[in-house]
Amino acid sequence: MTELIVVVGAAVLSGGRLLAARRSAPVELAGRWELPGGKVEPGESPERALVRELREELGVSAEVVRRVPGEYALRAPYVLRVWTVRLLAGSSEPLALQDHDALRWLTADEVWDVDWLDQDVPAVAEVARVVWGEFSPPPPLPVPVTESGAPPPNPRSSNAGGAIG
Ligand SMILES: Nc1nc2c([nH]c(=O)n2[C@H]2C[C@H](O)[C@@H](COP(=O)(O)OP(=O)(O)OP(=O)(O)O)O2)c(=O)[nH]1
Repeated sequence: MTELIVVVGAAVLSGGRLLAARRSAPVELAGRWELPGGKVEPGESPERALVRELREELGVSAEVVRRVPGEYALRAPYVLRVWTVRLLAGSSEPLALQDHDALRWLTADEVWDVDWLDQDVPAVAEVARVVWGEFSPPPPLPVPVTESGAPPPNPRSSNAGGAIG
């Protein structure tokens, strides 16, 4: 049996808003939004991995607050575990330095305005529940159009405007 590899995801919170990051690579993930983070290295704790990844990817100094319940299956052998995180006093503002080409701070009302990676949707729903104290399900996916064969527009694709980095 293959060992699971933990990918740590950060629900970075500031002023009641959640930071979303748009991936720039690899090509199959580029343009979709995720929680910043990455793979835990051998011998590293998940919390240290989170702080390291946030420094590398966003240039921020951060501290882990608490684990968000759940473990979310990614492409095998990876699983995503999520923690809430806050920026330390004196930290730089996040910048899309590595792996991302845009960042957005999302309010509770805006959380489904970005096109999250499919596998992140349940994790983000849990973050929304934990952070904003409400169940905030994503909008339903459209029924596929069969007549013309044209793919329907994705209601979660609304990346225009408000992006930083
Ligand atoms: N960081 C992060 N990765 C995610 C999320 N959802 C998701 O499917 N992934 C995938 C993308 C990648 O295949 C894998 C994490 O890889 P990564 O490229 O972010 O990790 P890393 O920074 O350690 O990268 P590397 O050293 O292997 O280049 O998990 C998410 O919300 N955050």
